Amino acid sequence: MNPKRILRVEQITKSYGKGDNVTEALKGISFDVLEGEFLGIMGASGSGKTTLLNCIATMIKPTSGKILLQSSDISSFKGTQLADYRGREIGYLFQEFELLDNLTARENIILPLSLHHVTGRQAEPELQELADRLDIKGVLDKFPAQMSGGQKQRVAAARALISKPSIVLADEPTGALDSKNSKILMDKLSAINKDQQKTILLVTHNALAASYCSRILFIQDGRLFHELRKNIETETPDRFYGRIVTVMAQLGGGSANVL
Ligand SMILES: Nc1ncnc2c1ncn2[C@@H]1O[C@H](COP(=O)(O)OP(=O)(O)OP(=O)(O)O)[C@@H](O)[C@H]1O
Repeated sequence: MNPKRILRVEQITKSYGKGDNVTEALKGISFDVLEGEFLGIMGASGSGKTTLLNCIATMIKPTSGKILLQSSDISSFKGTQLADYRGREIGYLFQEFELLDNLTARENIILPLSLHHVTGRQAEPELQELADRLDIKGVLDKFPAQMSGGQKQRVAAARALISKPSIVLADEPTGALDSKNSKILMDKLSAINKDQQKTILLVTHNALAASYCSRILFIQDGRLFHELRKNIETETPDRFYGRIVTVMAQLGGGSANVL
């Protein structure tokens, strides 16, 4: 059976500014996100990756085009429908963790649920399972200042996953981590993608992080430039990594971080 389509991005454009100061960040991008996919978005600095992710997250509105969840255009969502989309359909993982300093890891993780009137007690089984999977059981009662960067990002991952979103949007989640912690995070996200068929959309500069994806879209100057698909059955991670680095070299931009 063919996987279900979760999201359709249709001819999205986004311009910032006015008059002589217009920047066309996205110039007409279309693609589908399928259920269970680990989809990477790569491109040089300034190519439009974060703009694209933020349009999908409804943090900004596209100038034209549509983003369809099933058959509904998300830019038409208002009130409860918008809150439900943000709170239940998507989970967001940021580069800089964005944990609240005066809350413990446990409180940070369940914060999105409290906005939907789910109590800590109701969330406990899911919290324990995520803490186990992400290896953060030992830090649940610690504050962010008492945790390592790797632990903070895994707590942030638990927060993105606790509401069982249909799709996790991750914007450079390894950007503030060293290579050891990047690998730990990617191993765990990859296991969650495989075991739970969790759909993940990952924006990254990092070829090693991208090599965990099943498919990668490369963006250049606001347009789709290339697509790579991992051959899940026959391709070793090293070979996929090699193909990613080759496309990145063609993309240029000078900011490629291949570790
Ligand atoms: N709020 C804004 N106002 C004006 N221009 C913006 C704004 N946000 C982004 N841009 C511009 O839009 C373009 C795309 O930016 P975007 O942040 O989406 O790129 P990116 O690929 O995510 O870059 P990076 O990898 O450096 O994070 C860039 O030219 C950027 O300067």
